[in-house]
Amino acid sequence: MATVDKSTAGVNTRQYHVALAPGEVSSVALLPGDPFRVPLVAEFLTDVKEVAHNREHRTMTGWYKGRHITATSTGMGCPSTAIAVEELARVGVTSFIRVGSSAAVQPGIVPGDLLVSDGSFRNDGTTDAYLPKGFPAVPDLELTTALARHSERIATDAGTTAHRGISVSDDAFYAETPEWIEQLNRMGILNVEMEASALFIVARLRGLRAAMVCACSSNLIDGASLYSGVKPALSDGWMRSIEAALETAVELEL
Ligand SMILES: O=P(O)(O)O[C@H]1O[C@H](CO)[C@@H](O)[C@H]1O
Ligand SMILES: O=c1cc[nH]c(=O)[nH]1
Repeated sequence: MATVDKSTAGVNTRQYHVALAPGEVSSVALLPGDPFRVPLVAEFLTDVKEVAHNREHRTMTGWYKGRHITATSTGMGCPSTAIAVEELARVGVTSFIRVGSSAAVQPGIVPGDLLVSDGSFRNDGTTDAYLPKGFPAVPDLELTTALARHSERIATDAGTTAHRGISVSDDAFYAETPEWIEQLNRMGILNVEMEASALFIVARLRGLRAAMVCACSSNLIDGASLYSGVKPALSDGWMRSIEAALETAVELEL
């Protein structure tokens, strides 16, 4: 049998899902979930190019304060995020900063606040295919420290707040029951989103660096819902999260 070894197949060629080849990306990538948020990253950049758009993975590149920057959308959830990180690494990306949206599960956090992850509770299925559940999904600590500092400064300057703590990656947006939300709150989890576990686990396993800052879209404890007119606050939060990620890339020369 001529079994394909996916750990080496396609390395250094144009990638099957993200449709990128070596030489088309920088060493650092910002990762929003939504392809329509990639142009928000591009608003901060000069000499912008749309390099690829295949399925949910849209990629633009450009320059920010002398650093070459890539932005690629992951799509929603851990499966497509793991694919994006694996393929981006195969064409030369070594550092990843997710700029996401996320719901808070602690009181007092409002839409537009920034949420920096110190680690992800792996409530997803994808990362189980990589490592046993007991293995922690942790971001790169130097990257996270810088990202938290820039988030704090940028949020404060805008009259908002940056928070830091453990996030959870769920697989099933509409299966999050009130009981589950209460449990997360009692565990001291800061926020819920759907991609960080895959990002942190794949990055650790492949010797890459990763971190995450999200804009708060809603508060599932306080009842501030993303379905009831918080969109401008969320958009402002996305821009602040992107700026914090870009400043981190400049400071650490990623
Ligand atoms: O806005 P993004 O970055 O996609 O993040 C969040 O939004 C989606 C759910 O609405 C999930 O992908 C979740 O993680
Ligand atoms: O409830 C929510 C809100 C944003 N993102 C999530 O993953 N869940």
